[in-house]
Amino acid sequence: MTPSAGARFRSAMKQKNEKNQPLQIAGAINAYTAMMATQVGHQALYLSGAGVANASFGLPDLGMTSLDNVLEDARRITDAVDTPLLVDIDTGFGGAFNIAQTIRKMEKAGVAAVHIEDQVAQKRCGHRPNKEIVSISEMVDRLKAALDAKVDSDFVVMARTDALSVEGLDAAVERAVAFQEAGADMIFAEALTDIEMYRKFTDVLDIPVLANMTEFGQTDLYTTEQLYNVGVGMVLYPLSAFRAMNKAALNVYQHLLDDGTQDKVVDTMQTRMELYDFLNYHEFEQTLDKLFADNK
Ligand SMILES: C[C@](O)(C(=O)O)[C@H](CC(=O)O)C(=O)O
Ligand SMILES: [Mg+2]
Repeated sequence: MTPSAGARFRSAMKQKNEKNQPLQIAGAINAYTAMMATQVGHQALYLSGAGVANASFGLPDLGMTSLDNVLEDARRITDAVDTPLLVDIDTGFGGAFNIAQTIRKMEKAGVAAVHIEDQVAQKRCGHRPNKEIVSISEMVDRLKAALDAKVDSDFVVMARTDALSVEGLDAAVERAVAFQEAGADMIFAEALTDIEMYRKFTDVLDIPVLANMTEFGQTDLYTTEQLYNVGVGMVLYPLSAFRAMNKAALNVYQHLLDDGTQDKVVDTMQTRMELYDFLNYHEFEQTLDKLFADNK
């Protein structure tokens, strides 16, 4: 039997951590980028909540997307690759029963792991000001609902705390400990402003800690080595490729208008052959040729 998505995620992490490296989790906003990330060797992928909102709906990351919106994008990725996928479920998409449903549907969609956060339902990006958080007990209730809904015990429920900017470091660490006690499989310590802060979490926790290396936010961009040295088990790059794709696309759009030709930007493009290689296009074509050879 092939191991479950959750089991594959856990085993990727174990293998990396045994080599004294945190597991890198690369953001992929769609099926094709998930294929590219996988084929260059990434062992874990991420579907960003901000990515779904921004890329699929043209919306800001303010809790406006639904479970079904995120599920659809997640399913497209898990259909295209076997690489274990961590999905951002924001605050879980509702109360206890909704959270349970979120977990069941994510599991059925072949997702390996989710992270659920302690912001109020009217959430914001973790790196923006004026966040509000729910009480520890309300977040523990969210976690209990999520954990209880797991079918595969290897499915990962990661608890994210956004508490640092609201209540300070000690309170954020206290929350992480409470979430571990409630049974969370892993902790996402969001928007830390100093690398030593990770150590405060990893020193007191037994479960793995994730560091979010999102660009242009509250956290400096530390290397995997720096993060491993403060005990971090996973490093997330939620929107790195997306941001680069956007800048490249904008440059093309601008040049089309300015120059009346794409001449100056063709060499910034992935070629047809490169695209087809990642898609395994030629094998599909050969299948087609074989299938319909008799008709010729
Ligand atoms: C990780 C995150 O939750 C996401 O949705 O990708 C965002 C990333 C970002 O906005 O840079 C967050 O950190 O809140
Ligand atoms: Mg998010």
